[in-house]
Amino acid sequence: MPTGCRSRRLTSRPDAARRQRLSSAWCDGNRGARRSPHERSCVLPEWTSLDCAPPSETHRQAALERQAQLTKPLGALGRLEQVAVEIAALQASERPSADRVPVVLFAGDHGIAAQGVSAYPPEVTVQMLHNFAAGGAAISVLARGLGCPLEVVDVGTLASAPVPDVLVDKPRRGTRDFSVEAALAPAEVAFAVEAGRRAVARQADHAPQLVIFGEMGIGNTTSAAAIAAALLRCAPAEIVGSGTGLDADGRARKAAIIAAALARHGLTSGAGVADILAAVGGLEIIAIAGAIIAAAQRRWPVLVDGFIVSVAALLAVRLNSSCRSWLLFSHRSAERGHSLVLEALGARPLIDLDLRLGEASGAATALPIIRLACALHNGMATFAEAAVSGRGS
Ligand SMILES: O=C(O)c1ccc[n+]([C@@H]2O[C@H](COP(=O)([O-])O)[C@@H](O)[C@H]2O)c1
Ligand SMILES: Cc1cc2nc[nH]c2cc1C
Repeated sequence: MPTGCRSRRLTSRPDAARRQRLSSAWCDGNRGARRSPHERSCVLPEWTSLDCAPPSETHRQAALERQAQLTKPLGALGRLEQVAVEIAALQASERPSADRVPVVLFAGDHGIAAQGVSAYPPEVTVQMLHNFAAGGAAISVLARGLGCPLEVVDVGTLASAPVPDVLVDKPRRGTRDFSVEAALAPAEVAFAVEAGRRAVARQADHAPQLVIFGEMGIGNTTSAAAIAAALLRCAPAEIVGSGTGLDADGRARKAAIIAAALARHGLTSGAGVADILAAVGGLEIIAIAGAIIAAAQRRWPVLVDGFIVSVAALLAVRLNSSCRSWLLFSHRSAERGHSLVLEALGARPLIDLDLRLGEASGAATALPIIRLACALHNGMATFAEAAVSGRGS
C-alpha cells in the first residue's frame, strides 16, 4: 500500500456499538465530523443502519463438503470452488445459481466537470443515456448477451427532458461544483440514498439471485477519488487516475483540485460519511451506496463493478458494516485508486483485464465465471457416482 494512507481492513462492528447505532433515530454518518454551516443537518435515513443477515454457515459447510467429493483433486478448481461455496452460503442454497441477475445503472452529472477534470465534455452523460436505451452501449450488449434485464435510472444528470426507457428519480440536475461550494444539500444526499433503495425495490419482481449496479457520469472519477481520499485519509494523488483518459498533467491538476476541495470543506481529518457526501458526493455514487445496503438487507448478493462502484461499496460498508458479507468483487479496474479501495475492503476481484469503462461492464464480464462456478458445483459427479478412486483410497 502506498505510504501516507490510513486505510485499514474493515472488521465487524462490535455488538454494543451496533446496538447503540440501531437505537438512534438517524444513521449518524456525521460522527466526529467538523461541520461547515450548510452541512449541519446532514443525516442519512434510519434504514441504512439496519443489520443485514449473515450468510448461512450451514450451507457453506454443506457446499465445502460437496466440493471435497467432486471428481477433482481437492482445491484444483481454485477460486471457482470458493465462489460457488460463497454463493451457496449467501443464497442459503444447496444449488447456488446466478441465472437471474438484473443490472441497474445509475447516471448522474457532476458540477466539478466544469473544472476540466475529464477528457470528455459533460453532455456525454445524457448522450449515453440515449445510447443505453437504444441498446448500443457496452453494457447494453453485455446485458443482452447474458440475458440480464437492464434498468437505467437518471438520479441526477443534466437532462431537462425524460429520455425514453430511462427512469428519472433525481433531486436535481447535476451536483454543484465542489471546488467552489458543497456538491449537495443534505436533503439531496438523503434523496439519492432513497433512490437507490427504490431501484432495489423495483427489482424484486425478478427475484434476483445476484444483482449488479453500474454507473455513468462524466466527472465521477473526481467525485469518487475525493470521497475515497476523505474516507481512507489518503493524499488525493495516491488515488487519482486518468478517468476517461487524462494525461499526467491532467491527473496532477485533478489531484490538486481535490486536495484544495478537501481542505476547503474540512474533510482532511476524520470527517463523517454524510458530510463527505454533501461536500464532494455524486448522486449516482450515493444512490449505489444506498442500493448496496438495501440489496444486502434483502439477502441479495451484489457483484461489485469497478472503481466508482467500489467507492460506493466502501461508503456502504462504512455506513453499515454488516453489508460487507454480501459483496463479491468482479474486476480490478485500471483506474489508479481502485487497488487501494479494494484493499480497504479486504477484496480480491475475480478478473483483471485493464478495463476502465464503468457502466457495470466489468461485473457483467465476470458474471459468466460465477455462472460456470455454480454449474461445476451443481453438475459435476462425485467420486462415488463416477466410481473414481478418492484421495488415499
Ligand atoms: O469504473 C471504473 O473503473 C471507471 C474508471 C474510469 C472511468 N470510468 C467511467 O468514466 C466516466 C468518468 O470518467 P471521468 O474522466 O469523466 O471522471 C464515468 O462515466 C465512468 O463510468 C469508470
Ligand atoms: C463515451 C463514453 C462512454 C462511457 N461509459 C461510461 N463512461 C463513459 C464515458 C464516455 C466518454
